[in-house]
Amino acid sequence: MGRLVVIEGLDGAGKRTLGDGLTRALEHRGATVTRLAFPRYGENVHADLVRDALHGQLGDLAHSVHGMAVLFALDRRDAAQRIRSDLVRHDVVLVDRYVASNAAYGAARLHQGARGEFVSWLTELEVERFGLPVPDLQLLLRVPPELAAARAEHRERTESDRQRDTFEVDGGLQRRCALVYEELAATGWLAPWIVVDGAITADVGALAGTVLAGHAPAAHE
Ligand SMILES: Nc1ncnc2c1ncn2[C@@H]1O[C@H](COP(=O)(O)OP(=O)(O)OP(=O)(O)O)[C@@H](O)[C@H]1O
Ligand SMILES: Cc1cn([C@H]2C[C@H](O)[C@@H](COP(=O)(O)O)O2)c(=O)[nH]c1=O
Repeated sequence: MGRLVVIEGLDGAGKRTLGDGLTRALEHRGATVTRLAFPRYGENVHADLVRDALHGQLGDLAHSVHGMAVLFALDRRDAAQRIRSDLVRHDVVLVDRYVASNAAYGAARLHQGARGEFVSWLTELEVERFGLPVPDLQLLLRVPPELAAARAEHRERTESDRQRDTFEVDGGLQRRCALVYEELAATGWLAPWIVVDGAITADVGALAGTVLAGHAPAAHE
């Protein structure tokens, strides 16, 4: 059975870039890796509704924290069976954003912490009600919000079709979200976490070793 490994962090933190490097390092060690990124824009109707809402095209829907969280969760629910099959066929299923993104952004939007009502509600929805596979490991790519924002702005300027959405341009939300992520990792919410310093180039070789070792690390390493 493969390992479900999740990369989490702020918008522009460098999750996709870390995912690319980690995939190469895992494959270099002989592991088979398959990747998935949420929301699955262009692949799932709920994800496409999320994109429309985040770009102001669905009226007041984006104002509803719980409504948005349900759309993100439904996209994942539709992918649950595929993830289970992928886990049978691959050593590592590497996912860019998963349930913790919903927890961190929703709680931050409501000015709550990781132990607040929203995170409990979300855990009940996605894990207990929707039965999503629980990750084996969650990697928090820690980047100061200002650096993540600068990277997201740079990407907006250099890549077409990468206009920042309403969450990405909200600096206060990103700062609160960074704090909730820290709490989720420190409390080992849902599964073990490793905090990766995203301000420097990550040692993906060492990280690949940890991912494949299969032991549950301490909440912070
Ligand atoms: N370690 C790094 N050092 C410098 N620049 C980086 C680093 N990692 C990523 N970047 C750059 O920052 C920008 C954002 O990176 P990336 O797309 O990987 O972030 P992301 O976390 O996946 O973003 P999002 O969640 O918004 O899709 C890109 O232009 C990328 O080249
Ligand atoms: C999967 C997921 C994402 N979010 C947030 C995080 C981002 O600000 C946006 C869109 O994601 P992208 O990586 O910029 O494409 O949505 C969330 O709140 N809940 C989720 O489950």
